[in-house]
Amino acid sequence: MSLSAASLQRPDLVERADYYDHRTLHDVLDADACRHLINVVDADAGDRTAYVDPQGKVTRHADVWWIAPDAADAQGLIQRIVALVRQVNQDYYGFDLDDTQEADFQFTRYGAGHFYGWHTDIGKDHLSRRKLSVVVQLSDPASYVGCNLQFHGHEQQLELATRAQGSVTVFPSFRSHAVTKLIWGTRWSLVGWLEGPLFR
Ligand SMILES: O=C(O)CCC(=O)C(=O)O
Ligand SMILES: [Fe+2]
Repeated sequence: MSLSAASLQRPDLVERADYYDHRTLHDVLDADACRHLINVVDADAGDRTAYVDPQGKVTRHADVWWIAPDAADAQGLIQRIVALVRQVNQDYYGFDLDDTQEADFQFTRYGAGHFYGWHTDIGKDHLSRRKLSVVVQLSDPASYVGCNLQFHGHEQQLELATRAQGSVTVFPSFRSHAVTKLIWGTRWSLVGWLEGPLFR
């Protein structure tokens, strides 16, 4: 943290070097837990998502599943992850979060050619309350090529998220990010959002 000239008059106007960073939580789940989560999903019943922009360009292509509220042990694992992310929020971001929010998590499966173009997770309507995004890497990184989660730095430089199985990446939902095209294999991720009152 540093004090700018403005913050001499307004002590709340501190500057933060790490405010915009993504954070990595290593080894949150072991390989068995990751496989267990993938098996919760009915592999044939996912929604094919293809987002197309007004120019007709595909901006996202993957299969997604919302996690069923009755998937009890999966919900237990997710509660553990949410508790860790709340701690990260206390330690780094300090965003106002909704303490009573039900976990809002989605499985994504990327096959050959699937990707997710540059986007932010915050948006209008029900996306406007998103504060923190959470990505759990469920697949062994040796089981797929490509499909890297990456971020735009402040000056467009690229930063890569970890590919390690069972690790969790946390970032502010206003950060621009993308998933590069999957070249070979299959990648599963579990993506969630912690919400709160609108930024002010
Ligand atoms: O699959 C990922 O790594 C990230 C997906 C994503 O950005 C999203 O669902 O908003
Ligand atoms: Fe995203």
